[in-house]
Amino acid sequence: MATEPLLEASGVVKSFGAVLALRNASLEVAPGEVVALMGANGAGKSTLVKILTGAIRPDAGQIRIKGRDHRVHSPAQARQTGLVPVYQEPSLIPDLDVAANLRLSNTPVEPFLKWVEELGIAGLHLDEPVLRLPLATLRILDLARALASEPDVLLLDEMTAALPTDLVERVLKVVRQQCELDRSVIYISHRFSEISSLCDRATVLRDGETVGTVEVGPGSEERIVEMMLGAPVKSAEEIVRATGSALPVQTQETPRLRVRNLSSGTKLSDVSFEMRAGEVLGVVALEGQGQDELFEVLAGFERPSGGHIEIDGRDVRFHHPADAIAAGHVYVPGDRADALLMQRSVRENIALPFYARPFRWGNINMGKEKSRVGAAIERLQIDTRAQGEVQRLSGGNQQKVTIARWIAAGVRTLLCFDPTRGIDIRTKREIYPLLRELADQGSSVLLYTSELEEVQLACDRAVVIFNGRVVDVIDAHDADEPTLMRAAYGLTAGDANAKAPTGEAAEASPS
Ligand SMILES: Nc1ncnc2c1ncn2[C@@H]1O[C@H](COP(=O)(O)OP(=O)(O)OP(=O)(O)O)[C@@H](O)[C@H]1O
Repeated sequence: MATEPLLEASGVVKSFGAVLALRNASLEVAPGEVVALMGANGAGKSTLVKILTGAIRPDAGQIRIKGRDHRVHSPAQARQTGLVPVYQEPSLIPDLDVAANLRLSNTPVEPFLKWVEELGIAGLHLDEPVLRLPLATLRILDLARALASEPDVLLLDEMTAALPTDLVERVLKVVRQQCELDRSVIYISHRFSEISSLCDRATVLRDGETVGTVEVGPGSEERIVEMMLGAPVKSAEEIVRATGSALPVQTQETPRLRVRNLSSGTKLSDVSFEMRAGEVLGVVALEGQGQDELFEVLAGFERPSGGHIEIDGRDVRFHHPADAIAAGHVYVPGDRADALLMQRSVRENIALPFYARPFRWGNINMGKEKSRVGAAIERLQIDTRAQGEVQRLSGGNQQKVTIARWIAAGVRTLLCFDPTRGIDIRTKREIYPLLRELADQGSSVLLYTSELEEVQLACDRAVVIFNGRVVDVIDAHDADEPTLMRAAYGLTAGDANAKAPTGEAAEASPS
């Protein structure tokens, strides 16, 4: 780093009771630089960001801003000194509308709206209650709010984890623009493609300690992973080999799930597809193409406005999520806050389905429950140091709990909405074979993923949705990222202009 750092942290220590979250963390960022902050789930990244932006106090350590020692007492004070975060979880108050949230945080409305538009969200109404907005929109609003205050150092904690590809591109563009203005960005993500396209350097935390900083460039990914984990992870090729390719098509077999002409409001029209027992079926879509509505209908949260759902050849109607669960459909929602009992322990959260089904299972077999829960914790390498309350776990570890629950309980049909959000590379590469294993044992898995590479790593086929309709069904071995992207924009090979995209996707569509 040639120029003087804009922000420097060194020797930062933080404990939460018995948990030593940071033992010796350091970080530097210069003007105009994007520095990645990397580390496995629970390494201490969010804790460091919260300390730098005054949300929590460190036990020890120095913070220097523009060469001068600083004690950051509060988020308001951090903001005044130009340090503005977007935390890992949405921070707007759900019970208020957007306008009230802006007033509360003294955010200027005009610049906020300009950023919202620039970041690809069209038609936002300021009187919209926040709790009605999808997770991806909430993340964009958090970023727009941060940008409206023109920060010197923007700290983005897993900003893109809930975003589909088109919105990620918008975020990356805006981050690059910040750097052109000589502002700095600290960028946390588990997506290496973003790190290599955006970041100048990567500082790596391991078990609460900064173990080094790497110039980002060809070959740096392996170095970063080794520094993060102390060992290499399975390569994508190994995963594809282990998970195998598409299942043979067995047309006589009654599908586990058949969706016929399903519609929901204006967002989902006439969607039809089939999923067999033993299949992992991907769902690919850009932001707002109807994928949220599809999962809500299949999980019993919304009633469809038209069409049919068949399970094992029988028409079903869900009036309530409990009906879907009774029919064997379990849901891992995109927003983990919707799935977890935040004040209960890791074990209680994972064991939940055992208690929900006692009438079917007779007395709860405590021994069996304990050993299944233990095996799921082990399998997903859940950090249990703060296991007494799930809210004290790191974001990635919370996400693992939402999956572990169904690994422990067993499922017939698993509806997963972006289940690897915020999960580190090692565990992600454990989760793909695990989904395959569930399928091999006879379950079906419907997997919406915002990370297109996951289709080839985890799925047999992928259904592509555009403008609320299924526009393609692609076998996994043909589903490379360019093919999926074209289909997701409503284009088919050799047909670049045939289907004119409309709405938000049209704005984001490549020319
Ligand atoms: N309020 C808290 N009480 C107890 N432990 C906590 C609290 N906040 C964080 N921790 C613990 O501190 C450690 C570091 O957590 P942190 O959220 O900083 O990790 P992270 O690197 O951001 O992980 P991820 O990639 O999963 O988001 C974890 O073991 C976590 O359980």
